[in-house]
This record gives sequence, structure tokens and C-alpha cells, in this order.
Amino acid sequence: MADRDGFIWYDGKLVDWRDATTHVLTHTLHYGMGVFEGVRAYETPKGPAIFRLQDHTDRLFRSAKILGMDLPFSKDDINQAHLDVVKANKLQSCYFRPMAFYGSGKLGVAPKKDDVRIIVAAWPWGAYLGEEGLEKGIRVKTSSFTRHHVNITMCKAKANGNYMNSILANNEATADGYDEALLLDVDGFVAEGSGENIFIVRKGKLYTPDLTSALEGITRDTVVQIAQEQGLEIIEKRITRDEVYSADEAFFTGTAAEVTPIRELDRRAIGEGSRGPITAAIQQKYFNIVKGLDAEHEHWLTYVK
Ligand SMILES: Cc1[nH+]cc(COP(=O)(O)O)c(CN[C@@H](CCC(=O)O)C(=O)O)c1O
Repeated sequence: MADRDGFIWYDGKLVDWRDATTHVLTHTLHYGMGVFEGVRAYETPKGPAIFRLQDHTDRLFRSAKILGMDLPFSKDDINQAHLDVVKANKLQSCYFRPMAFYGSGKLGVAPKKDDVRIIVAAWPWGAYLGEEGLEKGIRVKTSSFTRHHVNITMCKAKANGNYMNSILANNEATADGYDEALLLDVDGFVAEGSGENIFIVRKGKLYTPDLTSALEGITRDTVVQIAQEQGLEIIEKRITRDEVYSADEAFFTGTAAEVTPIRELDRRAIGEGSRGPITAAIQQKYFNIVKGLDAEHEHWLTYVK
């Protein structure tokens, strides 16, 4: 990722990609306290458009507040940084990584509170779980790692350090030949994927876990609104792994994962073992919206002019 042409927004300036570096004694590198977002821009008939930019920036600031990090730029600065970086890199579609971290001002558990750095990077990134996964569905394994307890790490913060749990789960699943992991919460109920929220479909109704130990996904919120507009009932409840086994359909949602069907969990086919019809309809609607082909949802798009 480090050796490529382009520019990264770094503490208020666009710097050459290769110069966007930090010292090895950077606090976040050692202790993991930082916050980040994953945001996408898509090519539309009116040029590149960033999907739900304000919602992502709001969550970045909410995450920082939860961790007690004071960000040295405003929400408008961060929104503008996204526009600047997509233009500077001449991207028609891309994935953004805004991230705030504690610098190298001091080490020791307690960070130097006024030493917060922020970057916004952008690069082309296709289907997170593969184009074939989007079409045919992916194979998922229930993780042996438990999702965070809500008072051990802050689950509503998209915090860098939270992702060691995700890496352990994803590594275990892919090492066993699966595409992704599904994590259960401390009580054994379904929480979310290593980087996604989950939905299941049973007898025409959608179910999704309550957000106790899951990240409040923006794609999850988008899918809830799409489903409601399609007249589907969505029930938020505690879901057990065998309810996923018995579901007619299942899918992951996330900015990176978009809407990715789950065709199998723990070697049990979900429904027909392929992308289900309700999943397909939601997925198509989602892609029409993010690609600027759905006039009713233009309010979610920030066009890069
Ligand atoms: C743990 C987790 N849960 C749910 C979601 C879905 O949230 P949202 O993107 O707002 O719908 C994500 C986003 N995962 C991001 C990071 C992926 C990565 O590899 O890093 C993403 O999808 O960009 C998570 O990381």
C-alpha cells in the first residue's frame, strides 16, 4: 500500500503518497487507540459521488468522542478532505480510509492528548469479498473467537484496536478455506462478521441482530430503509447460529462488503446455497442507489464537482 503514486490528505495538507508516513514510536502503532472509517465513492452518470459521507464523518467523530479523542479538525474539514483527495487522485470510484491516531509525542499507556493526527486516503477497491461472492454468495464459518463484550472494548466506536478481534476471526476462517467469519457475542448469539453486519431472511421477513456488540453499520441502515420501501418487514432480535442455518437467505452488509450473499455457514447451505431472491433485489437496489441511478435516494450522494 505504501509504494504508489498519488496524494493523501494528512493533517490538513495533500502530501505525496510515499511521504505520508509516521514514526515507529507512534502511540497508536503500539497501543491501538485510533478511530477510522471506510467510505466509498462510486462512478455515476454525473461523475464520482461519495455515499453517505456525512453519516460516515458523523460516526468518525462519534467514535472519537467515545474514546475521548479530541480531533483537531471539524466535520466540514474532513468532508472536504474526502472531496480533495478523490480529485487529487483523479479517481472515478474509490474506497476512502479516514483515520485519526495518536502521534509520537509520547509513549506509555496514557497518550499525549493533544497529539492527534488525521489522514484521509483513497484508492480503487473492488468487491471486498470478490465479484463471485457478490453473485454466488460466500462461505462463512462461525468463529471460535467471541465478539467484544460491550464493557471491554467500546463496540459503537470504529476503533483501530477493536480489529485485532476481527483479524483473529477472519484469519481463522480463511485458513480453513472459508471466505469470512461470523462472530457470536458473549452470550452465544450472532453479533456480526469480522467487518460486516448480517441479515437473514425467513418466510419473506428480514431479521438482523440488535446492535448490542455490533457496529452500527451505515449499510445496515441503508438496507433497512431499502427493505421498508420494498414493503418487507424487518425484525431486529437476538439471532442464534441455528436460525442462520435454517434461514432461507442470509447476507452481509458493509461499505467494503456492500451486500454480499452468504451461501453457506459452517458447511450448511443457506436456503438453496446461492444468492436468494430477496437478497438479489436488495443488492440490485443498493447498487442502483450508490451508482446514482435512483433519483429517490440522491440525498445520500455527495457529488465530486
Ligand atoms: C465490525 C464491522 N461491522 C460492521 C461494518 C459495516 O459498517 P458500515 O460500513 O458502516 O456499513 C463494518 C465496516 N467495515 C469496514 C472496514 C472493512 C476493512 O477491511 O477495513 C468497511 O466495510 O469499510 C465493520 O468493520
